[in-house]
Amino acid sequence: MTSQETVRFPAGIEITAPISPAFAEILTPAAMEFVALLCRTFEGRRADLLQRRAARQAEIDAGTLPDFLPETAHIRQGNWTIAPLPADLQDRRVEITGPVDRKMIINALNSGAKVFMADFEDAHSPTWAGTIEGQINVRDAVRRTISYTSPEGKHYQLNEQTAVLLVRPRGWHLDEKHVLLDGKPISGGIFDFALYFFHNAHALLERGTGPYFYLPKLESHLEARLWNDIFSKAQQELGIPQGTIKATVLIETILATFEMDEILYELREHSAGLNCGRWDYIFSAIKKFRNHPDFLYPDRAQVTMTTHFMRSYTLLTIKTCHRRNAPAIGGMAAQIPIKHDPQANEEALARVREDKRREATDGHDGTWVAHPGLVSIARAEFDAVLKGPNQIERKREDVQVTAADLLKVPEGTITEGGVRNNISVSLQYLESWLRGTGCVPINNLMEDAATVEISRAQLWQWLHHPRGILGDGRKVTVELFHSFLDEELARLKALRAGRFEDAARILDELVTSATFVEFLTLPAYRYLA
Ligand SMILES: CC(=O)SCCNC(=O)CCNC(=O)[C@H](O)C(C)(C)COP(=O)(O)OP(=O)(O)OC[C@H]1O[C@@H](n2cnc3c(N)ncnc32)[C@H](O)[C@@H]1OP(=O)(O)O
Ligand SMILES: O=CC(=O)O
Ligand SMILES: [Mg+2]
Repeated sequence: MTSQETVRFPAGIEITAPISPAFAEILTPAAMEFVALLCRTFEGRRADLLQRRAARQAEIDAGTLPDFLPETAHIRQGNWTIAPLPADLQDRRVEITGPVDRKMIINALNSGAKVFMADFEDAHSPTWAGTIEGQINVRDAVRRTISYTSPEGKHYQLNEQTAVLLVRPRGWHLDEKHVLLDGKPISGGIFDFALYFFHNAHALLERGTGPYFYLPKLESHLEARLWNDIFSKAQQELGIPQGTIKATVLIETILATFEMDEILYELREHSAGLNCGRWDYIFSAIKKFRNHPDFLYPDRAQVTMTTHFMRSYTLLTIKTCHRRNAPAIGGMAAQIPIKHDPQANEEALARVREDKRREATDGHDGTWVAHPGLVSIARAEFDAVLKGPNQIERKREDVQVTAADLLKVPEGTITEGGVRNNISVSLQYLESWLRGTGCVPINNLMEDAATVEISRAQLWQWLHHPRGILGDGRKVTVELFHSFLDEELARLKALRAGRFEDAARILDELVTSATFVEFLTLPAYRYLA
C-alpha cells in the first residue's frame, strides 16, 4: 500500500484510507481533480436538496399528503419527448443487476441479458476496498480485459457477445467518508459517477456504446435537475458531446411518482426512461407516512405487486414514459433459483414467470432479474409480448391513476412470523453488509439494502404506531421486540460466527429510536471499514 503522501492530490483533497498501486490507477490526480471540481460545484445543492427532503417530511407529518404539483402542470400537459435513445438502449427486455464483484461482473455480462447494471448502491456494501475494486472491475469490463480465476481454478472471461453496461452510483444521502474535500466527506454518488465517467467515457464511445447510468432514490424533479447539471458539466469538462450520457431514473420513492413527467423533462437530453424500483418504493411509502395514523402496512410478504397502490404506480410509470417516448423498465422479483429442492425451485421460478408476464402484458419494455438463471424466463415472457425492440408505441392512454390510487394502503395482517422474519432477515443482511457483501440469499430470496429497509421500517412502525398489534392481540412493544430480537440473534449465532452483535446493535437503534432513521446504511456505515 502507498499512502496519500506519495500521491499528489489536488489541494483540499485528502484520502484517509490506504491506496494500493492498483487503487492509484483509479485515484489519479487528474481523476481526483475532476471529482473535486464536481463536488465543489454541486455539493451545496446536494445539501440543500437533502434539507428539502426533511422539510417535505415535516409537511407530510403535519398532514399534507403528496399530490401532483400545480406549479409544473404545464410540463405534464406539454407535448415534449425525451431525446432519441441510442441504438444499444432500444432493446432492454432483460436487465441483470448485481454487485461490482469481479466474477459477478463477468457472469452478468455473459448472462444473455441485454443490459447489466453494475451496482454501487442497493447491492453494494460501500467498503473502501470494495468500492475502488468495483471501479477497477468496471474499467476492465469496459476495455474487455476483465478476467478472473476462482480459488478452485475456474477461469472467467468475457464472451464475444455481452450485455450493455450501466452503472448505478450511490444515492444523494450517502457520503464517501474516506475522501475529504476541504475537511468534509464528499458525496458517494458524485464520487462513483465521476470516477466511472472520467476513466471510461471516451473508451465507451470508442466501442460504440456510451456512459450509461441508473439514478437511485430520487425524491423530486429538482434532484433530477441536479444530476442533469452534473452530467452537463462532466461532459463539458471531458469534451464529450452534450446528451451523450444516458440515465434511467428509478422511480422508487412515493414522492417521485408524483413527479415522473417532471423528472423525465429535467433529464430529457440525457434520459433513458424510468424503472420501477419496487422494494425501495414500498420502503419509501412506509417511511414517508410513518407518522400518519391511517398508514399502517401489513407483513412485508403481503405488500405485493398486485396491491392497488403498487399496480397503480407501475401502470402510471408505463403510461408516463410511453407518452414521452421513454422506456419503462420493470423491477425485480425477489425469488432466485433454489438448489437441491426441485419442487421449491419450480415454485420460485413460477413466481418470477408470473411477475414478468404481468409486467410485459402491462406494457413494460423490459425488466430486472437478480440471477443469470432467470434471464431466459424473463426473456420468454417479454419475447411473447414485444413486437419490436420495446413497446413504447403502446401508449396505455386507458390507464387512469389518481393521487388516491397511489396512496391507498393495502389491507392485511401483522403476524408474529412477520415480526420475527423482519428481525432475522435484518440481522442476517446487516451482518453480511458489515463484512462487505451487499446482496445475499436469505430463505431463498434475494435480500439487499432496499428489501431490508422495508423490514426494519416495518418494525419501527409497528412499535411506534398505536395499531401495531399482532393478529393475536399483542401490541408490538420495545419489550416484545427485544424478546424476539434476543431469540432470533441467539438462533443465528448458534449457526455460525460473524458480526451479529454489531448487526443487532444497529437494528436495535433503528427500531427503538424515537425518531425514524432515514436510511439504515447511515448508522451501518459508521461500522464499516
Ligand atoms: C432492490 C434492488 O435494488 S434489486 C438490485 C440489487 N440486487 C441485485 O443486484 C441482486 C444480485 N444478485 C445476487 O447478488 C445473487 O444472485 C444472490 C446473492 C441473490 C444469490 O447469489 P448466490 O447464492 O451466490 O447464487 P448462486 O450460488 O445460485 O449463483 C450461481 C452462479 O451465478 C452467479 N450469479 C448469481 N447472481 C448473479 C448476478 N446477479 N450477476 C452475475 N452473476 C450472478 C454466481 O456468481 C454463481 O457463479 P459461478 O457458478 O460462476 O460461481
Ligand atoms: O432498486 C430497486 C428497488 O427495488 O429498490
Ligand atoms: Mg432501490
